[in-house]
Amino acid sequence: MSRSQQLYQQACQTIPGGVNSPVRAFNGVGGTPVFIERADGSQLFDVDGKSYIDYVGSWGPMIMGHNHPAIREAVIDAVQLGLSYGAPTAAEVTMAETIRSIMPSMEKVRMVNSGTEATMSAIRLARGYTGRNKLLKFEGCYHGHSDSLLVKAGSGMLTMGEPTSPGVPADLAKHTVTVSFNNLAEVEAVFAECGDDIAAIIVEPVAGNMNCIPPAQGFLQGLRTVCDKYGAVLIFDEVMTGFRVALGGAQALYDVTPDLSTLGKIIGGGMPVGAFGGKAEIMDHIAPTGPVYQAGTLSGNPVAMAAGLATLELIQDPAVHQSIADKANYLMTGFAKAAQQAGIALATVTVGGMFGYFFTEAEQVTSFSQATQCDIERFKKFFHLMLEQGVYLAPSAYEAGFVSFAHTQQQLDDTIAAAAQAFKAL
Ligand SMILES: Cc1ncc(COP(=O)(O)O)c(C=O)c1O
Ligand SMILES: NCC(=O)CCC(=O)O
Repeated sequence: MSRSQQLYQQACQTIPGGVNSPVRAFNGVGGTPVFIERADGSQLFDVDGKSYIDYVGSWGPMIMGHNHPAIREAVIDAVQLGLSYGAPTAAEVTMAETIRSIMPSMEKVRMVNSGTEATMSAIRLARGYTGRNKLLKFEGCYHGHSDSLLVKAGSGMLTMGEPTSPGVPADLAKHTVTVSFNNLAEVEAVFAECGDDIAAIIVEPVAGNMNCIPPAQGFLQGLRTVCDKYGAVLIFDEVMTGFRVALGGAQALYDVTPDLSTLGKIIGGGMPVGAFGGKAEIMDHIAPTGPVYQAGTLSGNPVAMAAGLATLELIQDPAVHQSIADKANYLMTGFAKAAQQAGIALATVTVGGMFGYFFTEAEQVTSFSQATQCDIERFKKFFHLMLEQGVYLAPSAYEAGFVSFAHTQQQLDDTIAAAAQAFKAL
């Protein structure tokens, strides 16, 4: 038995499913997870001494690669000054100003500890601000695990067989209306029926929790128009896409301005951080300025702010986003060519430093139903063939992939060569 397998068995005795977050458990691909000892640049090193080229990047934060010296140094410097104060710091002001300078729609920003907290707080604010209860979300979009948003959710929920979690009271879930991503007509129909009761639309502007599905032409703008017409709050959940599909996120890439945005992953540089923000007029409804309560013992934690600020400083070099977009594109072009040569039907997509590949005859995947009709058995086999060859891809067909600034040309070529072998063996 490998050390990873031993640790997994041991973990299962005291940790549910052996993991602290379900998607790590390999339920979506079978087998047992690899336990990691350390990571550097674009590589993971497991407890058995094997290395992997990593395309998960801690599920998004590691845009500069693992263990980046500038981020590590910033964290070490911050640690010397104490771990947490429960009182405001200059770093939090710098963080809010930095976020606003990169994403001007975030006129005011509140820091939290995860993407889940960011979206949970944003929808509470939208409900408190509008005095309405209903939310509109899209099937297959994942916004973290708060009750109102675990309804027909993506990511790990899609591999569980039941996309709405038990434990979410039906009385609460009934306020979350779900419609099809990229289908504006469905959105308009729901609003025509009960638009005056809808507090907010929340959307992943590029869906990254049902594989990777870009917004159809005009879809995001259409959501903006509907929200304006009915006085609903438009929330872009940019936890994944923020600083990833472009420096300014999907709102910059597609030139659509939401009322509120949620952030996570990259703004923490690998530390547990999230944020929500947007129009000052709405944000001022949050306590202590306004009545909508939201709080956090460790929110704006100085060590986390240091990691996040160091990351945001590095990624403001335009070379970073050019590089990750080029690398993602090179990788997916290589996958597509290798698949074609092996006679395997594959659709690929990239948006900035985010990518997706689908085992399907379709040329493009634009909807949740198409994404879930792909050949999952083929994906599972492919995943393991790649893992054996030292390539660590997301262990589920319903996750986007990520490249970092640290990936080298050689690693991309090695990954494509491994994929070519895998496609031939499918
Ligand atoms: C779009 C999106 N929103 C929210 C979340 C939740 O973030 P976290 O896992 O940090 O709670 C995630 C990822 O998990 C995500 O991809
Ligand atoms: N795309 C899915 C995630 O980023 C979530 C990771 C997790 O829940 O562990």
